[in-house]
Amino acid sequence: MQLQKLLAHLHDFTATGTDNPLITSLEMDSREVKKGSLFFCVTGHSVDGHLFAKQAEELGAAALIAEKYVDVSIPVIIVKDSKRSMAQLADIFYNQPTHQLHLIGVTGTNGKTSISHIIEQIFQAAGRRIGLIGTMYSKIGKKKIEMKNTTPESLTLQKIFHQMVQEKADSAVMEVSSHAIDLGRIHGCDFNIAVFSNLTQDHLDYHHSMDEYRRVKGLLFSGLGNRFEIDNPKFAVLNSDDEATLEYKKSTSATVITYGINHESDIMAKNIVMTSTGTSFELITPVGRHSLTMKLIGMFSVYNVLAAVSASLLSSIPLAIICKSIESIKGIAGRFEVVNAGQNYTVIVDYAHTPDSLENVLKTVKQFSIGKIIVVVGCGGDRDRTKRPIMAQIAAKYADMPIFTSDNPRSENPLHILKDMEAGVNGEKYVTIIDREKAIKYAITNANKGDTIVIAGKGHETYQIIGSNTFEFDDRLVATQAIKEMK
Ligand SMILES: CC(=O)N[C@H]1[C@@H](OP(=O)(O)OP(=O)(O)OC[C@H]2O[C@@H](n3ccc(=O)[nH]c3=O)[C@H](O)[C@@H]2O)O[C@H](CO)[C@@H](O)[C@@H]1O[C@H](C)C(=O)N[C@@H](C)C(=O)N[C@H](CCC(=O)O)C(=O)O
Ligand SMILES: Nc1ncnc2c1ncn2[C@@H]1O[C@H](COP(=O)(O)OP(=O)(O)OP(=O)(O)O)[C@@H](O)[C@H]1O
Ligand SMILES: N[C@H](CCC[C@H](N)C(=O)O)C(=O)O
Ligand SMILES: [Mg+2]
Repeated sequence: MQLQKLLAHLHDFTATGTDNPLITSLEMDSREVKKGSLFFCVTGHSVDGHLFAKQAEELGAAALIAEKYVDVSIPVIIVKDSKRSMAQLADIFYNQPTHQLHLIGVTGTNGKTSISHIIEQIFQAAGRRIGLIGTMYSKIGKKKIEMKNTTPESLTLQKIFHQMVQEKADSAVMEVSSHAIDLGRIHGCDFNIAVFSNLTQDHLDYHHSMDEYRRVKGLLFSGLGNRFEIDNPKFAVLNSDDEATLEYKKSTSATVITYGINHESDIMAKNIVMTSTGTSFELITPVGRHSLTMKLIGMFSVYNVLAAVSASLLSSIPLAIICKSIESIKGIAGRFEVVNAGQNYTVIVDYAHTPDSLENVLKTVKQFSIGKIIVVVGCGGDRDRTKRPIMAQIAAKYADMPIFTSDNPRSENPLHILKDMEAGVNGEKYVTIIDREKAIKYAITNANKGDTIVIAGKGHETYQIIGSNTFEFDDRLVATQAIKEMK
């Protein structure tokens, strides 16, 4: 695409000339620049992308988008906000891919990955071609692409949507993090359905208050568009058992569909029976009822299923297919994932890394555990500090043996993180073992027949970030190895 054709879509800019080079790719990382790239100089959190303008030019960039003067001899387009322009131009460059996809966005503190995967499986069962973007990877057909962020920058996002369109996908489901909304990563996405899971404490390092966090998440719903287009209807799927729903309902002009267990909703679960191997309930929808038995465990899984059912019904998938598909789901990697190496106690690896998710998982375990409960848990570094004592308190409340350890300490001193956690314990006994592998081994060594060990926080992650180094680390493999060694 020629530069001037792209610029016709920008409203507020100054260009250093009228050159019209051919733009062959859009890049925001100078290390990715090739001949013909349009390079966006982005002011980052750790470094100013304008510093790489010269490098981009040397690598063959055809033009630059920048927020201030940069000393290069290729055309420079000065804009107020590079990231905003990047989202606008990515949408155009990739031929507005989200207009060609039935797009479902899932937001909320916990459950985004789970809900997205349930939706993906339902769509696949219905014969739809659906792409997925989220914490674990982005997926087009069977091809998985590793991701750095839960919701990537607009450039990556639009590129992936474009690939989905090329691969003949008709739909896409994506996790929408609050960071992504706040940082403009989803500008340009034409959502058909926005799903809300829940809002509880997390990310207060970034949003500073729950009010602000709630407001930002709400922008996904208020941003669904103000026009009532008959051929492009918009739906907000809201959890009526979560307080934030009242606010989101008011702020959206989309059609609201609610789901819930305790409050009257469009989609409901009644007569819920939970066991340690699965859950059954009566699913009530405007198009019929169905008795469902699934392998997913815990009340939180019922909520996730209700959210997925709502989005799927709105996407014209028949209820019978939805129910059959949910019943066939074996589980979601790293979410209440049972590690079985032939031991006579239960080991669960779960991605609970917030107070609410940890409490949900431990409450669920407490319902079924016949022996003692052992929890191995840590808190991530460079993340919300205020959740640390709360998570420790929850672990101490529900577990007979809480073991505090490191999660991903990142740039923080792991000992300081553990001190923050320990401050939340009110007299209960606990053990602190800084090395996660040793902590898991300690749990395994102390487990007896009928006990349950929950290893929380890292779920599907196959790494541990200590300082600026990323080491291979997988809770599931470490636990399996430890169990084998014990035998
Ligand atoms: C705070 C934050 O969101 N940071 C994101 C941001 O990084 P940054 O601002 O630090 O970027 P930077 O390193 O300062 O670089 C600035 C610019 O210079 C460029 N650069 C840099 C070096 C170079 O040699 N050449 C070059 O061109 C970079 O490509 C970039 O354009 O832009 C990066 C590129 O897109 C993101 O990967 C990165 O996410 C980091 C990894 C992160 O941890 N983000 C978290 C807070 C986050 O976004 N989390 C949410 C999930 C939350 C949830 O669980 O709900 C998410 O959606 O992932
Ligand atoms: N609906 C829910 N309500 C509360 N907790 C949940 C819910 N669904 C899942 N959880 C818990 O939260 C953990 C993370 O779930 P999931 O990965 O689906 O959330 P997420 O919103 O994608 O998280 P992230 O913000 O890291 O992307 C699970 O391992 C489980 O412990
Ligand atoms: N998306 C979440 C994941 C946290 C996972 C946990 N293992 C940690 O590193 O804190 C975050 O970036 O806050
Ligand atoms: Mg996720």
